[in-house]
Amino acid sequence: MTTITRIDIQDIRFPTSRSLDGSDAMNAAPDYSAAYVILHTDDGSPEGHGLTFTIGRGNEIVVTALHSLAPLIEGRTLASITDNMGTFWREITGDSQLRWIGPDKGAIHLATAAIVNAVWDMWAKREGKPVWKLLVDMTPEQLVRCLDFRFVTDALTPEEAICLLRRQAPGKAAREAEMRSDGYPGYTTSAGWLGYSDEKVRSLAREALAEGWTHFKQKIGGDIEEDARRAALLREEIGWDNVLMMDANQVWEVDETVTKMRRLAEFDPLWIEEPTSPDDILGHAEIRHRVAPIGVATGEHCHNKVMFKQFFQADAIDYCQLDAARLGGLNEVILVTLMAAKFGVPICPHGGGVGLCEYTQHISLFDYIAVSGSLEGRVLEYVDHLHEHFVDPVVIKRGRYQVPEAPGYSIAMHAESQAQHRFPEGAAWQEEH
Ligand SMILES: C[C@H](O)[C@@H](O)[C@@H](O)[C@H](O)C(=O)O
Ligand SMILES: [Mg+2]
Repeated sequence: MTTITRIDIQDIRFPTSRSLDGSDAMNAAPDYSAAYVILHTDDGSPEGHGLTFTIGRGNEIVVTALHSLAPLIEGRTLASITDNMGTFWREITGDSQLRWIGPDKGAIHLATAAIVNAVWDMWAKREGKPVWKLLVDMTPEQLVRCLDFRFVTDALTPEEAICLLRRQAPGKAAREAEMRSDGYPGYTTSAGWLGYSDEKVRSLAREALAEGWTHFKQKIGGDIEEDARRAALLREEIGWDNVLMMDANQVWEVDETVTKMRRLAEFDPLWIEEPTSPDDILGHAEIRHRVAPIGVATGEHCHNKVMFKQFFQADAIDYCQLDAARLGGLNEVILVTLMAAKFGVPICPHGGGVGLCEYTQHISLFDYIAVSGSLEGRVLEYVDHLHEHFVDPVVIKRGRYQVPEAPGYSIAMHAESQAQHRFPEGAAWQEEH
């Protein structure tokens, strides 16, 4: 029987602020970072890898939280977890002294995600399947057993979840084959970071167009006329048949959003993402009502299933951008995916970070094959950074994610990359010190 003997916890950071990759109106100079864990076993069976994403300073706080969570996982057998994943999730989020500094939010929840995802990685490797396949091969009853419905049964009960999953069962094999041949549709954010010069935006947009991308996201939220000028520039490059999205990264007030999006409406954006505080559910509902037909998207800072429940109940969003490591790992992600399907909101998971695209491809495939059965309104974010550090990086062809086939959650980083980027001692950081 496999026992998890030890958790290895690392502070890994990439100096992306040097080139302003990932920059936006709220986050001027992020260093893409990972609080990274490896679960070791006693019997030579595969390790489990997991990470949670931060943007630099602050990673050390999540690392400390991981050390506090370690006793909840060390010494447990894999079977004691996988036999009842729902109970495991309740336990790892339920230690009362640690729960006090959440609950289910902030550094402790980010840390939870790294561990929970590492367990899924280990489980999938043990089964010899990529995580998406492990999920789609489960019966509805097995899947529901992985979930903790506490605080959301007014929106979705386990019985309803089973019905939703059963409804999609007949088309599963066909959709799986379709994904293997066509891939999953994506969009690129990489041309539109706020800190990039006009020339860089133009040349990256041209490159992306040549690679087959049809959906492009632009960072906005600075001076509004600057935003408009950049939107015009992007439209010049991508034309009007391709799709443009806009992301303000939380910088506006509710009324201000309405005024500003009226100014930017001439560029025909599909959505305005994170216009205001990520916690302002009713504010998003108000914005949605007033900026239609421009859609409202949010989720990368939505930290738990209860908040997503309320976004759905309040008809506050058109696109659910759940985050694989902001929510408390895959169990909570699955639950939000099911709620989104029930409320008819497409999921477009958040990818702007290190390793997030590696995770989210599994989630969107699972959603399409087993949960929603639909690609309508669904497009998966892609950022073209740091994939070379992963053992099984995402593969994109003509703007579509190719189905990952390697066992696990695709999140293991090369040992060499880990060593080089360990903060502060790794080689990548030496010139800074
Ligand atoms: C700081 C980060 O790069 C964000 O700008 C990024 O996650 C972004 O909001 C996105 O939607 O990808
Ligand atoms: Mg965003």
